[in-house]
Amino acid sequence: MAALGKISHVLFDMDGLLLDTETFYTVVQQRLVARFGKTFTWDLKAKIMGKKAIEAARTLVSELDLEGKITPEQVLIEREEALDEMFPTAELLPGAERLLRHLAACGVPIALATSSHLRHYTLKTTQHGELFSLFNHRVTGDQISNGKPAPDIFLAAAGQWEPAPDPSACLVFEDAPSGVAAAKAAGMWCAMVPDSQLDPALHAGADQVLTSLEGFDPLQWGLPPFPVEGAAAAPAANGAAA
Ligand SMILES: O=P(O)(O)OC[C@H](O)CO
Ligand SMILES: [Mg+2]
Repeated sequence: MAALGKISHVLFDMDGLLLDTETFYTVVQQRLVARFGKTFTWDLKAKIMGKKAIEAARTLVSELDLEGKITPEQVLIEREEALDEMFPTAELLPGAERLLRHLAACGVPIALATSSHLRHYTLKTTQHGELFSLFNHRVTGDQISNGKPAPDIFLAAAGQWEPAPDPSACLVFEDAPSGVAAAKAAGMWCAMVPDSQLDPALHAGADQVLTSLEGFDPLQWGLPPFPVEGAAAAPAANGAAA
């Protein structure tokens, strides 16, 4: 297949891309809005996923006409206890660990850019500290003013590398429409790994759409290929068996 772009730096979203945490938000918010006789649909989920917490809560309240019944701030308070219990159980999504370890082992610069604020990031990565330590740096939602779909978080993350790469040499992995829009607004390439329940019309804008990170081929982006399974290890410099 033809190369898609020549990438030197890779930026990762977290929720719904590396960690299976979007389901937690869905379950908790379904329960919360049901109290008001409302349904938390995938149509609504698509509008709020990937955004900073308060911006997501504002959209939820306005889209469901809940003004006067609950404020965005109360939404965050009410969902917090359940989320705090769920987050430390977060599991990696397929292909995430292999890709991160591969890029890190090859010396490809990698950074995390998540709309999650630092406290949630810490809870979600409870079981994955060593893997997430492979990132050169991370930017969390509380560190930027304008959340996705604004480009700020990806520009801030890329700006922490020295020298900072040109956006056209950066590849962003995202699961959310707001995240894809942010990556493209930053002038970067974007590979989207959407939930299968997301309306395919919302894949528009992504440069590549994958069903799972397992299907990612680094070569298409000029990145080092995965080692061939079962291939003999490279001989040691002195010719002895490794
Ligand atoms: O997908 P992330 O990592 O930017 O975080 C998103 C929010 O925390 C929830 O949609
Ligand atoms: Mg996400």
